[in-house]
Amino acid sequence: MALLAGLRVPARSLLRAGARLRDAALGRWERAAGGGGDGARSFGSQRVLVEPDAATGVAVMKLWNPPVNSLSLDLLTELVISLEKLENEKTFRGIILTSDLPGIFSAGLDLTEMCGRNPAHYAEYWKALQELWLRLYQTHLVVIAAINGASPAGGCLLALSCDYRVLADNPKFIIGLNETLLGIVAPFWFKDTMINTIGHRATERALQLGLLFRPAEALQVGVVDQVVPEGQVQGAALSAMTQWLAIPDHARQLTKSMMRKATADRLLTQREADIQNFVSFLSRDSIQKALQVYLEKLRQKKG
Ligand SMILES: CCCC/C=C\CC(=O)SCCNC(=O)CCNC(=O)[C@H](O)C(C)(C)COP(=O)(O)OP(=O)(O)OC[C@H]1O[C@@H](n2cnc3c(N)ncnc32)[C@H](O)[C@@H]1OP(=O)(O)O
Repeated sequence: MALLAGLRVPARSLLRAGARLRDAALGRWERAAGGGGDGARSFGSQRVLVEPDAATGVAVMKLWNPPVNSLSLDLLTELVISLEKLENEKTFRGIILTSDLPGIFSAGLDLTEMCGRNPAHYAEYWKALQELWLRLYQTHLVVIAAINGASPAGGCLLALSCDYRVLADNPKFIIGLNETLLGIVAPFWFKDTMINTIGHRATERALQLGLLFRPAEALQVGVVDQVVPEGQVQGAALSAMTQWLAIPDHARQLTKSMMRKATADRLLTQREADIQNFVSFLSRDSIQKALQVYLEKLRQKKG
């Protein structure tokens, strides 16, 4: 709780009010001055700020969906649009994906999109998530995750879909695919993405136990490539980017495609079935109950 003019106001309400004010002030991130170097203007949408630097060919993409950057339908859609825009600009070769919210990279899928809605909504939501993953996983751009906060479940998937991961060293910044803890199952393409990063055995253990790794463990198991002191994440990500961009684009891009195509194709060939699976799984009473109990626990946590 925070004290405001003698009233006891929950700190989170203040954060939200501040967030709304900032949103209004920035007018959907259209800043006249622009944040990028070399005269490039910041662009983006309400929930995704893109700071392009035309001189280096690197854009910093910041997630901003308070309170926890959950992957709502809107955020997923805005991310796909921003990514597509950068892919279509010849100037850009790399993206640093990070969060504009203190202490949170992304809380993963938005549980409110998965609870108490109708099957058509679940289908639309899942399709949007597939779309983002397919684009991020296969983009010809170098994408480096500067993970400056907690990154469970879908947040971890986002990071795993990048080419390289730098995590800030704070024990609260946990990362992993913890779906089983919620009584749900990580889809095969989440599992495949993790296997491609840390191998089969480590993934099996992580997925069955729903492990959320602290920075040192995440580094040890290979979920992240580098752990750096808080405050140095973006700098470290930019340094890593220099190394990745020193490689001729065509060779690196063909290699990336060669490494990732089979995994992406596996989803592409059964996209519709995957949506139907998700919808029928989510429509079960037992799953709805489990998700509601989990969401309720999250809401009561602060009480
Ligand atoms: C077949 C199905 C396949 C599904 C595949 C993927 C699964 C997912 O991605 S499901 C999402 C899994 N995510 C999680 O388990 C993370 C849950 N959240 C947390 O652990 C914490 O919120 C977190 C560590 C991210 C941040 O902690 P705090 O800073 O302490 O914040 P609070 O916990 O107090 O949360 C604030 C506020 O946000 C709401 N919240 C949190 N996570 C989500 C979410 N994923 N979706 C929607 N809303 C979320 C939380 O309920 C609080 O709300 P209010 O009480 O209304 O303020």
